[in-house]
Parts: sequence; structure tokens; C-alpha cells
Amino acid sequence: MVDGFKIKGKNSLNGTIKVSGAKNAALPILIGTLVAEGEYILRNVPNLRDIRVTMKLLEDLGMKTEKLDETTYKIVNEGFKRNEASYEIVKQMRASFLVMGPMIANLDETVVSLPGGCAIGSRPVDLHLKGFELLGAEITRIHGYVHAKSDNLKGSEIPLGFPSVGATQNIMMAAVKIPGKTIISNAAREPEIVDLGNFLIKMGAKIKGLGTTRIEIEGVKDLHAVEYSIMPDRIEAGTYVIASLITDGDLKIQDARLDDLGEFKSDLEKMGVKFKEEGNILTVEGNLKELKPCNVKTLPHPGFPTDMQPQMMLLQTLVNGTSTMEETVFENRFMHVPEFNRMGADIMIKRGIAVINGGVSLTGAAVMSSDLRAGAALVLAGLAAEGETIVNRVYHIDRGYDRLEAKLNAVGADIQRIKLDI
Ligand SMILES: CC(=O)N[C@H]1[C@@H](OP(=O)(O)OP(=O)(O)OC[C@H]2O[C@@H](n3ccc(=O)[nH]c3=O)[C@H](O)[C@@H]2O)O[C@H](CO)[C@@H](O)[C@@H]1O
Ligand SMILES: C=C(OP(=O)(O)O)C(=O)O
Repeated sequence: MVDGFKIKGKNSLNGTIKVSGAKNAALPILIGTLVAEGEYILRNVPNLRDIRVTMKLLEDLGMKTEKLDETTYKIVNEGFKRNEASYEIVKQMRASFLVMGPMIANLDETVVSLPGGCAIGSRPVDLHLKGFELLGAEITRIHGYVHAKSDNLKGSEIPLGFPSVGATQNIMMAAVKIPGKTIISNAAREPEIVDLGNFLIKMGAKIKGLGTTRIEIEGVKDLHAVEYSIMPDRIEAGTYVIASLITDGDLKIQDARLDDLGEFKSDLEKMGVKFKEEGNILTVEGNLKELKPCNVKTLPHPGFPTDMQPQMMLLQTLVNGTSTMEETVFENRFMHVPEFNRMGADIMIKRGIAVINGGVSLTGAAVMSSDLRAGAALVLAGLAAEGETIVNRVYHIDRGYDRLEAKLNAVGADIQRIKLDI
């Protein structure tokens, strides 16, 4: 049996909904505590399955972790107890592969399981490994594991073939401790990179160019543990923006930083959505019947974020006219399309582009969540649909949304957690 959601649609959402700390910043930053010994305090950590897996991973490597309150963790690094990150843990969460950077910076020999792909794509790590080789690591792959010899590393120029978020983070966490200067060119510019960089700078790292395509790092031997507060989750915030629009609601989204969402904001504005930011409260205005269709293409930041693609496609489904969605980051991130179609959407995929004939009325159905954001988009579809929707396999959603159903129910949704056959 697995958890599912039973959703009664057509309630409009009103009231204040608070955004939690960002999963995609919290995971690398928690792993960043492996970079240097000491006692860390991390605040604004979201309550997620991926966070619990990360704690297991850190403990397995020898760290002591303690939950101080709902969003605060203490992590004590007294050195590595072992030099291997096993498949049992890495297979549960791809971000686990980020341990490799701190491990090669601190240990002479390291073994890390290859993560493998997932429902949205093959998700290779060649750019991470090429970066480590340029830093002087000897890399071999045996039986699904990467072995690295790293007793003689030095800073280097690392051009990335693609501005990979994971590769940029992994290389940064190694380079901050490796003697000499490392320059990452074509680096990722995502706000989560900046948050990780700011955490490392607080630890004493010398990093320039965060948020640009060229990151310069001067290796420092003695870094120290710090207290740090994780940035708010821009994807969770964007998900609530869509929730407000598709339920004709009036959500007050607390701790949303719209500027972190790149072209998501400008694309919605082109559709006719108006944003208002007052202090840390964001509200959105837009009537589904009056919004215009739009053509969207996912791209690295500041382009339209791939993690908002399924939720945006739902909005495109409900707005009159034909819209398109082109996914350029992950080759297989359209698993929600047949599920939306089961609910009455009219979406066709042609040569990697989804063509959405919008303006339909959705009706509740039993649907399957294939990954985190597809799952969240199906929950939103259930909120907009007539009748009852059952979303199966919500464990994908629990990986990355902090109590999604509780937060949505508190602003007027009707979502029940139930047990379902897998
Ligand atoms: C650019 C981008 O939007 N990255 C997203 C990606 O980060 P994540 O770090 O998971 O993925 P990357 O940014 O590394 O990957 C982006 C693209 O680069 C390719 N690639 C990556 C690494 C590598 O070594 N070789 C390689 O070919 C991937 O197959 C993919 O097509 O997923 C996260 C979770 O959904 C998002 O928050 C990030 O915004
Ligand atoms: C797919 C996502 O995460 P992960 O890289 O952890 O799979 C996501 O955050 O949308």
C-alpha cells in the first residue's frame, strides 16, 4: 500500500500560505557540512522525505545530526567515518551524489554510487566527473560505483559543456578546499547555487562570481562550521501562484521571492497576470477566462524553470487558446501529459513540444504521479477539476513539498491522505 490523495475539486483558495525552505538549496547545503569539521546549525530546513534521506546519508558517513525544532538541525562533523556512499542511499535521492565534491576534497580515496536516472530523464553525471578529473582526481567506474583517487588535487579551469546545477555545486564544494584557483565557466546561475555559495563564503571560502556564468574560487585550507538559514523555496512559491490562479482564489503567499523565478514571472505577465509584492507577501491577480495563451520553453536560470513546467502546463490547459511548452532541460519530463488528458485536457506532444489546446473543463479522475513536480501539478489539477480526483504515489510529492496537503487544506482545499494499492 502507498499513500495517495483524494481531492474534492472546485474550492477556491483564500488566505495566507507560507513557503518553506528550498529543497534544492537545503540538500546541497546540508551536504556542504561535509566540507569542514565543526558544529553547524541550519535553519529554515523544510520537512521533506529528501531531508530525512540526507540525514541518513550524513550519519552513514560519520556525522552526528540532531533535529532541534521543526526547521532547525544541528550537524556535527568530527571527520569521516567511512569513505563510501552506498547505492542503498544514493538510489533513494540523486542529490546524494553531491557528497563526492566534499569527499574528494577531504579524503585520498572515495567511492560513491552512481545515481542512475529517474522518470524525468537519464540524468548523467559526466560533467561532475570531468570537473573532478580536471582538479586532478583519478576516476574509475566499477560495478555502478565511481572510485576516485584524490591525493594530489589542485585548482583548475573547468569549462562546463552545459550549465549543470549539480555539477556546478559538486565542483564548488571540492574547489573551496583545494589549493590554487579554480574557474568554473558556463557555470549554473540558479539562486540555489548562490545560496550554497553564500553558505561556503560564511565558512571562510573565497568565491567570486556567484549568480554569473564564471565562478572563481581560491582554495582555502581552514574552513569553519557556521550557522545558516536556507533560502525560501522558489518552486513551492511558484506552485502556489498557479494554485491561486487556477482556483480563482486569492492566496497571500508568504516568503515568495518572485525574482528568483526567472522567466516564470515574465511569461505569466505576458499572459495577463499581475503580481503585487507587499513586504514578504506576494499576491497574484488574473482571471482564467481573460488570460492569454503563451509559448514557453524551459531553460537554465534565468530562463523558465523546468521544475515549474508541469504546473505551468496546467495553467495553459485552463486558459483559452493554443499554448506550447518546450522542455529543453530533461528529455522525458512530460509524464503528466497523459494524466492531464485523462482529466479532460487536450495536449499532444510533437517532436518534444507539447501543444496545449486550452480552455477545457477538467473532471476528476484517478491519476498517477510519476515524479515530484508532475505530482504537484496533478494535485493542482484535482483542485481545479469538477468532482473527485485520486492522485496515486504521492511519495514523489513528499520528497519535495513540505506538508503540501496540510498547507493547501488550511487555505480552503479539500485533500485527504488515503492508502492505495501501488
Ligand atoms: C539547468 C536546470 O534546470 N537544472 C535543474 C536540475 O538540476 P540538476 O542538478 O538535477 O540537473 P543538471 O542541471 O545537472 O542537469 C541539467 C541537464 O544537464 C544534463 N547533465 C547534467 C549533469 C551532467 O553531468 N551531464 C549532463 O548531461 C542533464 O541530463 C540535464 O539534461 O534539476 C533540478 C531539479 O529538478 C532543478 O532544480 C534544476 O534547475
Ligand atoms: C526533480 C527534482 O528534484 P531531484 O533533482 O531531487 O530529482 C525537482 O526538484 O523538481
